[in-house]
Amino acid sequence: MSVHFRKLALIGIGLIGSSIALAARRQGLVDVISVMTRRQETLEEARALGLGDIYTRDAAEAVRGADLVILCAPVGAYDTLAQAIAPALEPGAIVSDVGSVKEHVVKVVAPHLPPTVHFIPGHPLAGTEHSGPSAGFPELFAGRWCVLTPGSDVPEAQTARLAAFWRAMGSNVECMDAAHHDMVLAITSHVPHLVAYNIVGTVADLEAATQSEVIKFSASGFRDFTRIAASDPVMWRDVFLTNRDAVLEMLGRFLEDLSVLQRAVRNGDGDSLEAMFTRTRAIRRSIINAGQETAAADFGRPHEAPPAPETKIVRDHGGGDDA
Ligand SMILES: NC(=O)C1=CN([C@@H]2O[C@H](COP(=O)(O)OP(=O)(O)OC[C@H]3O[C@@H](n4cnc5c(N)ncnc54)[C@H](O)[C@@H]3O)[C@@H](O)[C@H]2O)C=CC1
Ligand SMILES: O=C(O)C(=O)Cc1ccc(O)cc1
Repeated sequence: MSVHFRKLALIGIGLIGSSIALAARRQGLVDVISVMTRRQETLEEARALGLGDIYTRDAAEAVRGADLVILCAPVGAYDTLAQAIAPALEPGAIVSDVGSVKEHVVKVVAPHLPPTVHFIPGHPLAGTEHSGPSAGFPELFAGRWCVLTPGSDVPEAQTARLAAFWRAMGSNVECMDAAHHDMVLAITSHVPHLVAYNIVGTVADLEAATQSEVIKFSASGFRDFTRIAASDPVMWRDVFLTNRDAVLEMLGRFLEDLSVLQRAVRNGDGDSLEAMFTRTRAIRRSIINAGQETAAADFGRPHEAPPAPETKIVRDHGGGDDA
C-alpha cells in the first residue's frame, strides 16, 4: 500500500521525532514537516539540522492543516500537549504518538480530542540511550517492530494508512490492546531498564576506591548495563510514573525468581544454576534468529583498536608501590 501525507506535525523533536523526520523525508512520505518543541534552543538545533519545513514553539500552530500528527515528547507532557493541539486539529487527521506506555496515553489524550480525528496510539520498539534532535537517524526503525493500539472506533482504513507509513520507514507493524502492550513492555523493556538503573546506582553508591575499579574492569559484565542506564532520565521517570501497575506486577515476579537464584548460590546448587543459564542462553538465540540482534560479540559494536595495554600487579598483602 503506497502512503502519502500532505503535512506531518511532529510534537517533540528528540531521538524519535528526528528519526521519523529523516525517515519520512528519505522515503518521500510527506510534503511538509512541521516541528514543535518547548525550548527555543532545541527548536534552533532542529532547524540547523534541517529536520523540518516549519518550526514553532506553538503546538496548535504546528498541527494546523496537518493530516498526520505524532506526539514525540516524554509521556508526562502529553496531557498538556493534547489540550493545546485539540482546537487546531484538522477534521479527518490521524493523531498518533510514540510513547513507551499506552494505557496512560489513551487516558490523558483521548478525552481532549475532537470526534472528527482518528486517534491511533503507537510505539516503535526501536531506540538508543541517546536523546535530542541530533541523536536521530533514518534507519532507526528498519527491521524493528512498531505496535499500534487503535481503539474500536477507529476505521480500519485509517489504521492501515498509519501502518503503511511505519512500514515505509522499515518497521514491522502489529496491532494490540493498550493494556496488553503495557504488560509485555513492562517485562521486555521497563523492568530491564529499572534493573540496569539499579545495578549502576549500586556502583554509584560504592566508596570511591571500589568504584574506580568497577569502572576500570567494567568489560566483565557491568559495562553492558551502563548503556541502558545512560538512557534519558525524564523519559524513563515518566514511564515508571505511568505504567506503575504492570511494572510492579513484573517486578514482583522478577524478585521471586531472583530469590530462587540467591538460594541456589547460597546452597551451592550448581545443577539449578546451570539449568537456568542454559534456558536463558536459548532465549538470546531466539532473539538473534528473529533478526532483533546480531550474534556478533560486544553487542555488534565495531571493534576499535584497544588502548595501549597497561600491566599492573596488585598485591593483596598490602603496602608498596604496585606500578
Ligand atoms: N528513547 C527511546 O529509545 C525511545 C523512546 N520512545 C518514546 O518516545 C518519546 C520521545 O522520546 P525520545 O525521542 O527518546 O526523547 P528525547 O529526550 O530525545 O526527545 C524528547 C523531545 O520532546 C520535546 N519535549 C520535551 N518536553 C516537552 C514538552 N513539555 N512539550 C513539548 N515538547 C517537549 C523536546 O523536543 C525533546 O527534544 C517518549 O515518549 C518515549 O517514551 C519510544 C521508543 C524508543
Ligand atoms: O536502547 C535500547 O536498548 C532500548 O531499549 C530502546 C528503547 C527504549 C524505549 C522504548 O520504549 C523502546 C526502545
